[in-house]
Amino acid sequence: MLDVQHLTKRFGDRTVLDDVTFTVRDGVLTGFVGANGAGKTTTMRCILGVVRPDAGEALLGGHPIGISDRARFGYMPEERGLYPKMKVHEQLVYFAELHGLDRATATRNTDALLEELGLAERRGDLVEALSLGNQQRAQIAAALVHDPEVLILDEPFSGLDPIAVETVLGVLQRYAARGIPVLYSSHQLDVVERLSDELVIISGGVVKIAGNRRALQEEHSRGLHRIVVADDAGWLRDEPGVEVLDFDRGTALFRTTDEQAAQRVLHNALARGPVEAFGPNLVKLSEIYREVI
Ligand SMILES: Nc1ncnc2c1ncn2[C@@H]1O[C@H](COP(=O)(O)OP(=O)(O)OP(=O)(O)O)[C@@H](O)[C@H]1O
Repeated sequence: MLDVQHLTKRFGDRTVLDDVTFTVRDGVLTGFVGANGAGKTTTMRCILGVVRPDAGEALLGGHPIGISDRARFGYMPEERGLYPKMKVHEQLVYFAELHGLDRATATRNTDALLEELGLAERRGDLVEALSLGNQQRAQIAAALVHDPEVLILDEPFSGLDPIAVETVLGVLQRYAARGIPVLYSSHQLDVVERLSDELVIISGGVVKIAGNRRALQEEHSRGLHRIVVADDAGWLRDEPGVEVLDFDRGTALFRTTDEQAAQRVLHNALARGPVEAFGPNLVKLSEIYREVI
């Protein structure tokens, strides 16, 4: 488990991290979300020891993180760090060996990752000859090739097409399933919504929300329902105890804190004709995000 505790960082007289605290649990992909300049990269650099915080610390398994711990981290930095003039396979084996793996294990890990990430046919290419998306995949492979015990990934999905997002997503889920903490930053809220059980939203260096995504969505969705009827649902506006939030002919989004009122809506809808869908509606992460930042 990775515990980020009370990190504060100032550059000059600007506070860019203010008491940043959250937990990345073992086996869980935790999405780190925030606008440009919110403080995601600085937080990650503090965890990695690349930037020294003015206050606070990161703990691994309850202990301060030392140099030997950091050697077991997999880190994908914002400034991508592959050698452009080195071949993909050679480079990954080299990185794995730098982390102490023997040649056979380094080669085995490299082969498996290139296969998983769809780069096997590019193994002999120079990094600079790869498309940007493939360079990104190779960068992800570089963060994983030494079997890290913690993963910190700065924008691993940026610049990837939808198929590549799925591929990388599968690989990261498999790594998390080994029981390691995985923290990744992303601007793509739809990806975070699909991928992450846990998330942290940061704005202006302050953590606005940290916790379970589903619980968060449920909490923000209280009383939100969606109904789809064959005919026009305009009558819903006159239902007592119901606030219609969005309405498009037969489809309506409404809020009510009274479950009986919701059941009355269903009853009345059925009396008018077929009901195609009815039930509680979870707010999207993007709506929560807009609300809290
Ligand atoms: N070395 C530095 N010196 C001065 N200011 C810095 C330094 N590093 C980061 N900052 C500032 O700290 C703030 C947070 O930056 P950071 O890169 O952590 O944000 P971010 O959330 O990762 O943004 P992005 O999504 O754009 O990568 C920004 O205002 C940035 O300009």
